[in-house]
Amino acid sequence: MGDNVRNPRAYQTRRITFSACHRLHSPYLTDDENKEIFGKCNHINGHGHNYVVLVTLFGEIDNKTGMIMNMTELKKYMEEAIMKPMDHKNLDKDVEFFFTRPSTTENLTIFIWNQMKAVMEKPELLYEVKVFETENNIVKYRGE
Ligand SMILES: Nc1nc2c(c(=O)[nH]1)N=C([C@H](O)[C@H](O)COP(=O)(O)OP(=O)(O)OP(=O)(O)O)CN2
Ligand SMILES: [Zn+2]
Repeated sequence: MGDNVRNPRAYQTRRITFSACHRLHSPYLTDDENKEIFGKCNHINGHGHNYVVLVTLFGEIDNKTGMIMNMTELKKYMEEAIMKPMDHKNLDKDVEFFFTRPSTTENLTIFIWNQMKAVMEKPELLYEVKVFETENNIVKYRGE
């Protein structure tokens, strides 16, 4: 293919899992409001999840390597951006981002998005972050 012809583009996804505990509690609500809104998830001693994270890139398939990004490279970025700050941690006490906002899955996707953008050499390739808090509770974020 010539230099001016765009290569086919595709979506590339890598999955990782990490374990963490948290408590749903908003500093912007009273204790009673927190209890009312978050129910059992507001329990003072918290609870844990085995989070599953899917990070998806969207970009051109390089015609020489046949890859958008080497999965090994993506794995390194995800370890740095996701595992290092959150695996086996208390999200509310160990991760500064959650000192000022509740550790909902929605906010988790935004944190992961920001972290990935900060470590990737080509951040423009990041397309979607999808987090499974449980098998049934799933949030995805595309930087909108
Ligand atoms: N919009 C959101 N709502 C809730 C979130 C969230 O992140 N975003 N998170 C929670 C809790 O963290 C909680 O741990 C969820 O637990 P649970 O409701 O028990 O989830 P399950 O899907 O495993 O349980 P079911 O048996 O399917 O009810 C709450 N809300
Ligand atoms: Zn929870």
